[in-house]
Amino acid sequence: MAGPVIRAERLSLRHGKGCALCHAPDFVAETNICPQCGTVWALRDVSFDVMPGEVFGIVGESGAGKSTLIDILDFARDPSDGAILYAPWKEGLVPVHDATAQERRYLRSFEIGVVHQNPRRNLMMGVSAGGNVVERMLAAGNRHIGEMRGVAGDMLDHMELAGRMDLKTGTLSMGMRQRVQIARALVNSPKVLLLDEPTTGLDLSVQARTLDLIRQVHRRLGLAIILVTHDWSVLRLMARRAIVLKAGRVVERGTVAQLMEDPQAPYTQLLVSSAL
Ligand SMILES: Nc1ncnc2c1ncn2[C@@H]1O[C@H](COP(=O)(O)OP(=O)(O)OP(=O)(O)O)[C@@H](O)[C@H]1O
Repeated sequence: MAGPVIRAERLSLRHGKGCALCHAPDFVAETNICPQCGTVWALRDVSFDVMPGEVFGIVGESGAGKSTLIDILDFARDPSDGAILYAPWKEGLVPVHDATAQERRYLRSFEIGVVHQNPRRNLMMGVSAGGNVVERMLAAGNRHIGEMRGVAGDMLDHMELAGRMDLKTGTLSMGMRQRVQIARALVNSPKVLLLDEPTTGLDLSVQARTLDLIRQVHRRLGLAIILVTHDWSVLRLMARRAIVLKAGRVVERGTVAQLMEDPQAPYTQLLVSSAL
């Protein structure tokens, strides 16, 4: 079997310098805040592999570090320690911190697409749905307007947004905005899609339809998806393997079936039982 498409290797991100106590390798705390120096460890020693074509889940409650992790995977911020290694970029797994600014731009434009919980992070509300999709193609160096409009139209059709191409994004419903984000994220055929709570806050029927569209995309394109969620029903529907994050640390990892049916860590047991 081919090797991983992404590897997160002992990723940590701290807000603050830390001190001798919290830098110690065996430091454990109930929260992500060092009791001595007040440094917040948004992530601590997080490691995982994502295989090509797999949907990999990251589950945790608010504040667990999920968005921080997505921002690191999307190169919006660098980890304090540890490394992200990507395979699509060159032969084999290569640490991203070795990449030049130009290579990072390439990775962000072509290899990785991201869908944020808040569409405003990715979309310009005063610009049309099609314009938001075309803008990503422009950023990737495409200059043929007619061709880009055609591709954007096809992407929006796939996302059940036919006829909405020229409407301002700000006039669309939340569910539609999420689908514009997905079209935008996919338009340059990335090998990895990062989904940060893509259906949180949507009505249940809209949520189900959006997840269904993501599943269709996954089947059609076979790309790897990293799905961040706090919702076990979404996780069960979409992902095969997952990690459970608590206060920035991985407390358990396994198949979603095992995590839900036979959770080992007390924290996972609590999360699963409260979701039932
Ligand atoms: N600038 C900052 N300074 C100090 N602590 C921060 C800062 N930014 C984030 N944090 C803390 O880092 C931790 C992880 O934040 P993060 O936003 O990644 O969590 P999350 O799991 O995505 O939660 P949510 O779903 O609520 O956004 C939280 O405890 C948060 O309070």
